[in-house]
Amino acid sequence: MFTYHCLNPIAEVGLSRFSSDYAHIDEPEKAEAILVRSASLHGKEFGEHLLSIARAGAGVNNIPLDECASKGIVVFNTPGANANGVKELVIAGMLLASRDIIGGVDWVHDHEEDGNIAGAAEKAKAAFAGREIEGKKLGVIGLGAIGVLVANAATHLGMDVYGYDPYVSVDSAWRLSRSIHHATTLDELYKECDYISVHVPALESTIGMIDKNAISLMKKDVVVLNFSRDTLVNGEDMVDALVAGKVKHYVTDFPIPGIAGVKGAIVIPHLGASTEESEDNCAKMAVKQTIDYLENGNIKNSVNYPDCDMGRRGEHVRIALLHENIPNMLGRFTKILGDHCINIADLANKSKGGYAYTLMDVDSDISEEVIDQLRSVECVKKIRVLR
Ligand SMILES: NC(=O)c1ccc[n+]([C@@H]2O[C@H](COP(=O)([O-])OP(=O)(O)OC[C@H]3O[C@@H](n4cnc5c(N)ncnc54)[C@H](O)[C@@H]3O)[C@@H](O)[C@H]2O)c1
Ligand SMILES: O=C(O)CC[C@@H](O)C(=O)O
Repeated sequence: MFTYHCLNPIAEVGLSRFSSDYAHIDEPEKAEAILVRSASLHGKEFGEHLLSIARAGAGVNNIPLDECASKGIVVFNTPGANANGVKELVIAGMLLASRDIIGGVDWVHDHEEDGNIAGAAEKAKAAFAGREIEGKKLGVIGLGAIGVLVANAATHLGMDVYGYDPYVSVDSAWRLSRSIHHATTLDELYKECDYISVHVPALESTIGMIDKNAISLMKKDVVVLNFSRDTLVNGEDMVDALVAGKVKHYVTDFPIPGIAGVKGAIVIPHLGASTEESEDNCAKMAVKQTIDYLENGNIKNSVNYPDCDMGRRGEHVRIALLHENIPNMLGRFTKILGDHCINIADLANKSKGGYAYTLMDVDSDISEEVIDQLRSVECVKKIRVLR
């Protein structure tokens, strides 16, 4: 029996994949698996039984990844599972920033009792006129799951699209429309584009990237869209740029104090992934990865340990070791098993940054003494024996 706890509501279509071998428990500190969306885990205590945290979503800045890795807790996310939901809201954001749909709808709401509302609307509507996005230049920063979809969709709407991503994956490059211009510097993208949409994770290197210096390079009346994380944009600098009329609209999915009331700000309450489809996709992927890790020791889409897949466990006893990525770990593990005449039937050893993972299928069961010896190898973070 495995135990899990959900720190945020997770779609039932995902949770229903847990068999009767799994029990939902109310105490996170006793769970072996945690499922989470945006709840912050920084500064929280982790229970001694915790094996994995699955983020039903893309951004993992709410989870202390290094601390988890050092405690042998594998953190997963669900790449691409909510990308279409975000893409659609970004397109909506561009349209809201181009046509004064919000102002117009508010006007109608305010005049709903007016018996002559149709005639009054014809006189009032000039105040809500806008511009079209066709033919305008869009700069997309970050060409991952979301950025590629936004860039491609914008080309279909007739926009001239510039993409910037020095770390673009081969998969993303294959999916990107050939008509998208490759911006080799951010400065080029800032200077050229009428709309700029940011789709990068919140990292030390990206936090605050849209600041007064970046904004100073942008065109007057630029529209900046941020559906990634609040911290990517310097809030004070953006407010100054809106007040000064340099930025026409700042469309963001992240309310921060003092921005919603500023003229030109269009602030949405983090709705990018709030669609039935995205929530279902994320929940299904998060639960599937959790089950495969708990039952088979396989790791897929981890952000702090390497991916590693030896298939279903079958008849063998499987030993799973999370450890630091340093020389001779494998040599030490295999020596311990050899000294106890335990034959290794299959083995995988993968690394990612400072951490590594070793999976071994062995032909006979192993004793507590052998488990203790493996556990006490220096730099082993966690050992599991799957029988
Ligand atoms: N609003 C929402 O509800 C919502 C939903 C999903 C994701 N997000 C946010 O959007 C971000 C992107 O999501 P995704 O699914 O596209 O992630 P992704 O990992 O598929 O793509 C991120 C891309 O950013 C690129 N990148 C990293 N650093 C960069 C830099 N300095 N300059 C340019 N590119 C850089 C990477 O190479 C990668 O291609 C997430 O990290 C998350 O913070 C928000
Ligand atoms: O779970 C959500 O609603 C938001 C998720 C989103 O911010 C993400 O990074 O995937």
